[in-house]
Amino acid sequence: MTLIDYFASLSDNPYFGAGFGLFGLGAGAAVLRKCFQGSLILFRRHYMITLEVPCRDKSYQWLLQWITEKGARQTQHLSVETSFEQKDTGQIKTTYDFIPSVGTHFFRYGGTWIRVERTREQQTLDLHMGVPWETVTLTAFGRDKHMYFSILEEARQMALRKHEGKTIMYTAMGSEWRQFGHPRKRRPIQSVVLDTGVAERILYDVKEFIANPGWYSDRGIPYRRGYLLHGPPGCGKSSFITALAGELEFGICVLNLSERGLTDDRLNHLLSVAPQQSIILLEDVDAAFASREENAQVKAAYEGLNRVTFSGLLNCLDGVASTEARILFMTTNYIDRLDPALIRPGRVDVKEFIGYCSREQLELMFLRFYRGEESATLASSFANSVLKFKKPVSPAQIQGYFMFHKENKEEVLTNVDKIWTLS
Ligand SMILES: Nc1ncnc2c1ncn2[C@@H]1O[C@H](COP(=O)(O)OP(=O)(O)OP(=O)(O)O)[C@@H](O)[C@H]1O
Repeated sequence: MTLIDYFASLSDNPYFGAGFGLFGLGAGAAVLRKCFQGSLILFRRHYMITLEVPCRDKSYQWLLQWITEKGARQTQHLSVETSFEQKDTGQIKTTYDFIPSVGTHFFRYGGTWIRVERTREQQTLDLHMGVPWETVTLTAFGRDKHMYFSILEEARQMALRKHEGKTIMYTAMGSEWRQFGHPRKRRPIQSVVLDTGVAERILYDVKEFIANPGWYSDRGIPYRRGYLLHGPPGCGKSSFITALAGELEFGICVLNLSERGLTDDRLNHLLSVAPQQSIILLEDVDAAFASREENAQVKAAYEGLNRVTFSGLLNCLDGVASTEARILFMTTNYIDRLDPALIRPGRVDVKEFIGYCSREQLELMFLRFYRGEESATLASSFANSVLKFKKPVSPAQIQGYFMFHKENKEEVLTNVDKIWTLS
């Protein structure tokens, strides 16, 4: 505790006043005490700088972690935060992080002592999360607010480093996005084998979009881009989006449009507050509206259930909301069931069909799965044998079949007819 804090706490303390009373100073003491308190407040106002970070702020958790890591190592009051981490083997490891608990802590930063006060309101709840309202207040001598900028930036960088090589999934909770599960190990984009050129086209388009915000603002075009991946199940739509997010070092915000309680207003808000560097994913968009539009009765029933309306979704997609780059992906198995208004340019700028396996895909999947010198010739024989059946086959079916024969690649060529019976 610094000298000034010591005096400050004394001045807040009723016994301090009582002490004066004991020395017989009576009413004079009260006047003195007031003057002393007043000068301390003045001193604080002019020579101390305070930063208040409420729990709703994005920096809140980063800051607590940073304080633990960098500064308040000697602090005695800790609270635990349990998290899960995926190792390279895929195994999940549990880790325990200690963060400063409710109370007062001190640490030194760049030669300055900083007081950290973490407080929890007993009476106030964060209504969105249903948890007690908390605040962290940092107090330091001086007037240099740049010190706080660098602390916040260091805390952010440290949090980012922690998630290096990982993809964070977010889910909507109330009007906020919350991390869902543990950060997953990035899926390499080459591990999702799409037909020739498809992955490259999408990747090029997204990268170009991210690199050119100025192009959009110069022309007054909202800085957002919509993608629709459509095609049969098990062909890699979701896997590709996950791998793409990993490649771009983005997170993924998954929204289920059929969710009860997801109203037009909430959707609009969620789209505008999506975390920086994230892809918004609306999966199976056909399922949310197709049945609803079938007849007026069903439509009326759905609207009574507090769900997103079709016109609400269109407005949200058009909204000016975010100033950040907004990348939105939609997937569907049935593009013909989608209302043309939903997928018109401006709402969906790029449409890609992700279909059953082509010859190239069959060969490439074989080569990725079975390594070794003779694999090149076996890959082409495998593709020939599959195509002879003239039946559509999805990459998910091929993956399942390979898993079944993972130890013996020769057998893969003799049992090809089993591809369709295994799944
Ligand atoms: N093109 C692909 N390359 C590699 N693996 C794939 C590919 N397509 C699918 N898979 C594998 O099949 C499984 C299912 O794929 P995924 O969920 O991405 O398909 P989807 O097209 O999104 O299906 P749905 O339309 O049912 O959501 C995953 O385990 C994935 O690894």
